[in-house]
Amino acid sequence: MTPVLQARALRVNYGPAVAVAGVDLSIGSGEVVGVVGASGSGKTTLLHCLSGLLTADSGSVHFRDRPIEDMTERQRDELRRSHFGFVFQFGDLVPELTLVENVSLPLRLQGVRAARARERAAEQLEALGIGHLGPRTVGEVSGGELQRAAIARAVVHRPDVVFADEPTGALDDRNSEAVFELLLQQARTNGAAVVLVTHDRHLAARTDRTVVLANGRVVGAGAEVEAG
Ligand SMILES: Nc1ncnc2c1ncn2[C@@H]1O[C@H](COP(=O)(O)OP(=O)(O)OP(=O)(O)O)[C@@H](O)[C@H]1O
Repeated sequence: MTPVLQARALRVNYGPAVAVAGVDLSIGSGEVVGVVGASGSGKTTLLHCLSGLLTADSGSVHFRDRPIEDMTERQRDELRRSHFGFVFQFGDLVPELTLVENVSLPLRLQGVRAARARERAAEQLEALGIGHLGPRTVGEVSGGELQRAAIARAVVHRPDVVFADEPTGALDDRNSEAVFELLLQQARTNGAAVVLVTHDRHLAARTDRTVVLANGRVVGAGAEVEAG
């Protein structure tokens, strides 16, 4: 099966510092991959390369059979909009908008009409147990509710890959667990692959596969994480 994402010999330098030092990584359709490693090991930089937010200094990233680095900025924007979803640590929703408006955005950017986009956004919020919060703005909900809305926004347009960077990092253990479960459930329902950057080894251990980074290199996978 063709992987949905494939990185080969990826390398990113920041001046003399090497953030990603030659990473090969293949992610299958619908596969949930945890990326763990110490602070500064290159997790976020790797995620940015895989999602086309950052172009590596060398190496390549293919989305299906298309090399991302050969795309124009416009094609990369289009790729992110149509095929990728993003969840960040603090949700990163637009503060002035309501939750339903925020979740409508990816659909609106794809040209879905406003009324239909709102309807689908409302259904997606409902699926995450926060349908009743649709009319509230970002400042009027709790951290856990905000992360649920962020997941709704990341999956509402049925992306092929959801990139999640510490999506539960700002939550307490119980909320963190619940939000993580929802992310997995939504991704699995939609057949999306997930690339999850996390410090939380318990969460990472529940992904299909874990990749351990140290100093910008892949140094292990799977069982070593649980043992570590
Ligand atoms: N914009 C930048 N300019 C210079 N150096 C950077 C920049 N972004 C990251 N780095 C460096 O690259 C290395 C990898 O950073 P990265 O953020 O990818 O690590 P991380 O594993 O995600 O860390 P954390 O868990 O603390 O978020 C670090 O040494 C960091 O200091």
